[in-house]
Amino acid sequence: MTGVALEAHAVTRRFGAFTAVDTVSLQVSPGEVVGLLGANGAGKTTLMRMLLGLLPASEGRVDMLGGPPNRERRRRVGYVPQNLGLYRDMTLAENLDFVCGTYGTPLPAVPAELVRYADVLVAAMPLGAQRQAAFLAALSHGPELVLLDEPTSGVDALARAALWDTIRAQSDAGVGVLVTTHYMQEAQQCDRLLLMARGRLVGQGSEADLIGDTRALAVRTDDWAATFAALNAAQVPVILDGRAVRVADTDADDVRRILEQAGLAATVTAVPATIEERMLVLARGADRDGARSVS
Ligand SMILES: Nc1ncnc2c1ncn2[C@@H]1O[C@H](COP(=O)(O)OP(=O)(O)OP(=O)(O)O)[C@@H](O)[C@H]1O
Repeated sequence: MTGVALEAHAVTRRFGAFTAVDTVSLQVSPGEVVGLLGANGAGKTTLMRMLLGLLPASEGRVDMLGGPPNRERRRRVGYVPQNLGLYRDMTLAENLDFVCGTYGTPLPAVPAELVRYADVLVAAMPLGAQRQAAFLAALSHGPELVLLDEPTSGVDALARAALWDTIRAQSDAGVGVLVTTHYMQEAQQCDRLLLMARGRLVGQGSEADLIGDTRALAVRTDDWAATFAALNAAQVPVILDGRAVRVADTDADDVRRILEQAGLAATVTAVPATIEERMLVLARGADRDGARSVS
């Protein structure tokens, strides 16, 4: 298809006085993989459900495959929800039968890695295989648009790479893909990124666009736990990556002073910032701006 596959115009969703999604506009074009990044609770799932028409928007409008999202248009969409959307008390083969029966499409070829699970209850399959099965079911009817809600959550690196191969194959075939994740490393797999914090879209573009001139510091220390605690207590945007302590968007002298006052020895070095650090800076900005204030 040509044009825009999915478009949201200033969509907002309130639950009572709480604003879960706040005036978000976005577009997904055919053949494009758009990553929707955000911490837990940022509003990604709520937004995705509104985009699909599964949850009414409080305000704003969605165009999906050329019109408002309805049952007819949803038939042309592949959706993998966070809970995978498979019947856990049915086997893989039964799930595929059911989905293909519903869409009136032929059964898909089951990839070699999944064949052994054909007669296994979904609940008894390993999580990586469950996720792969959910992809197979969601893509079996040849959708024009695919929405994936944290599709690689909880799977190992190998299974994650295989799932991303499947996502890329879809976009190569001209399908527009919107994928949510809170794994910042997955940002590199996307053509374009949208960053959400506290219900708002706080940035968009390529990974390099988003990182922009954000600065970061690597803090080398023998006592990573105390170092992290001291910086966190000083309300510095600090990240613990394994045992590596990193700080975003802060002056090196300020970090040195905080650690000196806490009696901690450390070396502080400027390093290129990561998307996760940029995300942290933007999320703190959204906090300061009072996003999600009661309407
Ligand atoms: N039905 C509901 N009623 C009230 N609050 C809700 C409802 N659904 C979601 N929320 C709230 O809206 C906010 C956004 O939730 P949402 O699930 O969209 O976030 P998310 O970014 O998808 O997070 P996660 O990565 O944990 O799935 C959260 O604070 C959540 O508690």
